Amino acid sequence: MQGKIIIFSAPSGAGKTTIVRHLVNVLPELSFSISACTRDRRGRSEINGKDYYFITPEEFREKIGQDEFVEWEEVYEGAFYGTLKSEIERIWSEGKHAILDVDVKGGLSVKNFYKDRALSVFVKPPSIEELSKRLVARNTDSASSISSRVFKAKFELSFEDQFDVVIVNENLEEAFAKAEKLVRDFIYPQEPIV
Ligand SMILES: Nc1ncnc2c1ncn2[C@@H]1O[C@H](COP(=O)(O)OP(=O)(O)OP(=O)(O)O)[C@@H](O)[C@H]1O
Ligand SMILES: Nc1nc2c(ncn2[C@@H]2O[C@H](COP(=O)(O)O)[C@@H](O)[C@H]2O)c(=O)[nH]1
Repeated sequence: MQGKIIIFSAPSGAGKTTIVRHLVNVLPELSFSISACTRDRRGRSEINGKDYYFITPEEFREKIGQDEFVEWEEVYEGAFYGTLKSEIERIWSEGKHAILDVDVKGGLSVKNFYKDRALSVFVKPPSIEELSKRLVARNTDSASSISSRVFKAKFELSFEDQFDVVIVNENLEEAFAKAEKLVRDFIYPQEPIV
């Protein structure tokens, strides 16, 4: 089996993590690609080696120097995130396809790196107002962090055309169904009937 990559990118709050978690639960062929990141762990709700590999900025710089990343970004001021080549290799060596939850620039870089072996999906919120409401309701970020995420979202929305597919996440059940179909069609392509 040739391992593939499924990339989910979106402005913060659009719902990509919710969709990716659902896909990992319903499709055992998929394995979540755990990114390296330099931000602090959110209390007990996050586990090192499950949600992220939490590393220091020095360790992150060392990995950049040793060319260990497919891509990396300073997603928010002072917070670095990166997709590790070793993580993708680990998933493929286990006979699974890698599913990624990365920011918009990172998603485009991963697609460019793996080309046809990758499917890039842009998750779009129904509106900026709804995105903002979701971030407030999620209750994980400060007011200033929410306003910088919403500000950045307006810019990120201009990249949707560069992705293979766009899913508008208005009704969550519909978004789950569309995402499931897209992923199944990508990992099990139909042979053309001759
Ligand atoms: N269709 C939806 N309708 C209403 N709420 C939703 C919908 N989809 C996701 N949510 C909620 O919106 C919030 C943001 O979703 P999620 O954390 O998945 O976003 P995200 O794009 O991964 O954000 P980040 O990049 O910050 O991790 C969560 O509280 C989630 O439960
Ligand atoms: N470019 C990358 N972006 C990544 C990666 N891993 C996660 N992310 C994105 O960062 C933000 C913030 O996440 P949070 O957990 O701090 O709320 C989110 O948009 C993720 O998609 C990565 O390896 N590269």
